[in-house]
Amino acid sequence: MSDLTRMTAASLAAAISQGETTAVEVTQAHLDRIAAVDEDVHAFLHVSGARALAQAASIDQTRREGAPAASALAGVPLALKDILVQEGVPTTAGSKMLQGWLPPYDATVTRKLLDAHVVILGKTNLDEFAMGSSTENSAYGPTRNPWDLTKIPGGSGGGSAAALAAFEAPLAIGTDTGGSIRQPASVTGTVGAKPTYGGVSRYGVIALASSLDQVGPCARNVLDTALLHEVIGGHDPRDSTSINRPVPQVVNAVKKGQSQDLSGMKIGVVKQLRGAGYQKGVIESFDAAVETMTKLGAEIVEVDCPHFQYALAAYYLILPSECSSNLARFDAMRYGLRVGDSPAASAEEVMSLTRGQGFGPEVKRRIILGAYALSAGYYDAYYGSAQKVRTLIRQDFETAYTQADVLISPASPVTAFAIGEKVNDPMAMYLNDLATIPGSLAGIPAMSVPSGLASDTQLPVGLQIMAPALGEEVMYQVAATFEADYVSRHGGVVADSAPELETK
Ligand SMILES: NC(=O)C[C@H](N)C(=O)O
Repeated sequence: MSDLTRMTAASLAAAISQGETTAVEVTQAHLDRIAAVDEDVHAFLHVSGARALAQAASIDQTRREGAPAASALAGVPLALKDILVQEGVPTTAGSKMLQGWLPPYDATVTRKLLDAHVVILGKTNLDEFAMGSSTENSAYGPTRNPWDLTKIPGGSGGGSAAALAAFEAPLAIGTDTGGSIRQPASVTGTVGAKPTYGGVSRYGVIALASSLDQVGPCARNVLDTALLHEVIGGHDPRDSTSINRPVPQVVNAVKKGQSQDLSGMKIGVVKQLRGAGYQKGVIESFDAAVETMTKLGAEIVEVDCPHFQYALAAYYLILPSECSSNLARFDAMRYGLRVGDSPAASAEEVMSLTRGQGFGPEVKRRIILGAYALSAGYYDAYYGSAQKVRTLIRQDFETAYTQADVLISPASPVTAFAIGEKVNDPMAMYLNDLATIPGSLAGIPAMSVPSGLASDTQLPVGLQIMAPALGEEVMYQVAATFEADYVSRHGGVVADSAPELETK
């Protein structure tokens, strides 16, 4: 068997079901890889070695007994972002606040993965409570980009993206509020999809901003992402925002896309997502992607979305408002950290000491901003106005989709930047989500698929593909077509050309 950590999830599942390898062998190979490289990459906050091997052994046993595979990904390992709970496995959300906490239940997505016999290797690093674009806001230290260990892997889901790019796992789960799946995918040369808002259950996901948060699949290629999408998608009675409709048939859509034909498809280039603030190498790669789409038969149209320029401002009122409310539950009374507890201390003192020490600076910044935006007398001016802008952005998308089947833009305005470069400049950090936030505010599905390496930095660039709400199938079809063309020219996906890491 070739190196198991270099194989796709689909080919691993096939090899396991045909008896060419076992879930235990595959899991062990990935645990070995983690042991060899994760000291440098630091994608994982917790590796569940024994648990993963026990799960793999029971999957192999089921297969030996002749039972059909539980899913198209049975026996394949996965890295789980440490903001989804798994019963009995430490879950921190990248915060000191939850250090040592063992959740008493599984998130619905965790449960679906386990039921599908996907092997959960461990929990991946993230910016604290998913606030950030570089994973440097983690209370447990940054993750490093496998393409260049001096660079950030994006955020907040930098751990999941880096685990894929470092061949520590073929599949990963992310969450995306303003870009946390797409931007890390973009800067690590991997694939990440944010489903339509409500497409995947959020039960058991630690909430950041409830009107925006969405769980999604990540992998090194489009087919693996689609296979994972179908495993985790679907209605959940435990999440009242989840959509009660069949899971989109994204695997079939990928198969359609492999024909490398986009004739009849109209692809919209968003005028506002391609100008100032975008790195030269990113724009070049994007323009080449547009040419590729034309070559593949698509008709390119330029679409105008005038309100996108206000998206970042609206997001940074809506998100802090919602997170100041959601994070009120970390009050030292229920779970996690508790500082200054003594018979003489009042509940308010314990609460304030705990929140003062438990939250990092970015989390505090957003809670303060949100509490202010929601306060009496300011609510209409700030939160209310932001909600109105949100409606205008949604209307821009609606108009654009009367002219095009999908919209495209760069997923991230820049390639991976140096660790430390933007930590003291929150505005510079927020600008990383310039291209991803409009889709988040509108609740539409959007994904990042690698478009190659930037000519100026030789680092990965991601192409964002956005579809109308519930339009995952056309989104995946276009992504698969684009990827198939890349593979036909380069002999593999972008992640395959990541540099070798030094192993311990
Ligand atoms: N959570 C996210 O989607 C990340 C985004 N960069 C933020 O800081 O809000």
